[in-house]
Amino acid sequence: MSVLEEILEGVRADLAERQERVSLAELKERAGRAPAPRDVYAALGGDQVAVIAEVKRSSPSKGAMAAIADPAALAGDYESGGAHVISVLTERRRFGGTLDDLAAVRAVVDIPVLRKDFIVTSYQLWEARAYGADLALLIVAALDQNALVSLIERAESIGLTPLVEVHTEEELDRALTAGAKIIGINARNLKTLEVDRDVFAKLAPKVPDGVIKIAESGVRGPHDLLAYARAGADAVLVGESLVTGKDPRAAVVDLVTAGAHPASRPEGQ
Ligand SMILES: O=P(O)(O)OC[C@@H](O)[C@@H](O)c1c[nH]c2ccccc12
Repeated sequence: MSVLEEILEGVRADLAERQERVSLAELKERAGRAPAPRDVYAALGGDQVAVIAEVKRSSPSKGAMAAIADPAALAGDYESGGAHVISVLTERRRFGGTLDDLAAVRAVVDIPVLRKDFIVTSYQLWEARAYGADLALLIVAALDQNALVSLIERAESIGLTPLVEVHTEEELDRALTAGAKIIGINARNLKTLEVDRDVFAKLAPKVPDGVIKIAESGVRGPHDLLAYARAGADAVLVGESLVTGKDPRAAVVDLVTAGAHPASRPEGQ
């Protein structure tokens, strides 16, 4: 079994347990009371390279990274450092996240918030909206084409912007065929957990104009942001280097500063 399949098995078990506790009707009612969705395209579509800063406690590749007792405080630091979007991992078993983290972050920041999880059913989209998310991650490798198309449509119909994640050219073709307008190119292969930062530069030229391109994973600092920027990234998604550093807010400031004028930076700095 690949790592992704193992993760999905756990996700489905946790999901079945939540579905027993909370009815879809209850979730829809909570979604109706959630704050209106933020304008994601305004946050990601500017001239700068946008920074998506992630609340991430652990991962299958690195194990425990940071305790993050107060996810809202961390997200507040990211926002005050200039982050454009906050990503909140809500997967419990491997990443140590919860939906309560999402709600806590939503309550303190004004910028858009992404629910980062392994979404396989529309129930999870309703959860995302009910807990205040503006975006939801859809991982092409975890979905067959029919499910991908219907989850994109459902997300949009309930006010969530889908961020569609790919790692190969075939997955990119599937994402574009399904109508994705925001593509995340993950340097990490979720089946093996290997990171290959060159994947972004290989796939980005195949993404049509008008589709937002996000470089995900492996950003250690401004140097990596600038390399992704030169390869065409509209945004970078950063977790580990922020949560394991001494000063997450200062690390975000450095990334945002580099992303503000990426073209004026000489190669390699
Ligand atoms: O911690 P990193 O290397 O900066 O990566 C962040 C983000 O890209 C990564 O958490 C991620 C990308 N796609 C995912 C899908 C599921 C879980 C996690 C992820």
